[in-house]
Amino acid sequence: MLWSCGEAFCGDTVRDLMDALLKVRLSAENSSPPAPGLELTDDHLLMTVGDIFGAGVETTTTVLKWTVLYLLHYPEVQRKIQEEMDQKIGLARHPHLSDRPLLPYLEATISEVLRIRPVSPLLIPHVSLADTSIGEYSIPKGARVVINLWSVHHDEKEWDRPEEFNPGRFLDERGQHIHSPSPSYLPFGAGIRVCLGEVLAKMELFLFLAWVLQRFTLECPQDQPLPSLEGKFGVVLQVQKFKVKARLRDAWRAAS
Ligand code: HEM
Repeated sequence: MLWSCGEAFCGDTVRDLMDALLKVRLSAENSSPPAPGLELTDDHLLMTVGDIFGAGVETTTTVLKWTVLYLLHYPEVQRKIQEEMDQKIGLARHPHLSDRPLLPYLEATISEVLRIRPVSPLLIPHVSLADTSIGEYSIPKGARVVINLWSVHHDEKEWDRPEEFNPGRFLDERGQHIHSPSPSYLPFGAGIRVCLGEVLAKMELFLFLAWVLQRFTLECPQDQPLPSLEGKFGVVLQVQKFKVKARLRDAWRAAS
């Protein structure tokens, strides 16, 4: 893959992440005086692309599955998203990223899914680099620190009825999307090791859901019970397998 990308990359047009990395490598090689320590080896390139796939695919697809599952359980939430889309975007054009401010209820739904079913309920283990403290707890250098994000996102002191799926908690009194109504909301972690893909992931989630819900209503197949909302603990908090029926919306059929 690296070889064929290297062949195809001419140094002018950056089409994707691999091109961007190859461009940095080319400019480091051509810099005068040479920039020692800034070279990107083939290993660097391959590991970076591997990291992006590893950290970016399973996480985002899992959030999409949780969202679909919650929409099956809460059809009124799905209806509200579709009403908002019909009013603000209509059926004559596709949703764009620039429509995000127009669809606060969809944004709030994504935020609520990330709260109630955090992809990484224990984040990623961290190690303290120096003696330090968190609140009243002292943390010695070298200690392994595991953040219980599940408990942070389900803390009754911070969230009203935390077990309830309620996108409305991410809306202000004017119906605008609140990015973080409580400091106890860290679906992408925080600090120096915060998720590098947060912005990209939010764009992907928005576009995927907006496109699907503009055309389809998601339903539980008639012969199936409502699937379980309990997760399976793995690399990420996984959804148990379930079936979904995507029914073309009458409004979409009539408009096309
Ligand atoms: C909804 C989707 C995603 C969620 C919920 C998510 C969540 C997280 C979390 C919780 C962490 C650990 C933060 C910590 O330990 O403090 C993390 C790290 C990371 N994420 Fe994501 N992530 C998502 C999508 C992505 C995407 C799309 C990419 C890349 C394209 C990505 C790249 C990374 C990387 C590289 C790290 C490690 C950062 C570091 O250790 O410095 N993530 N993510």
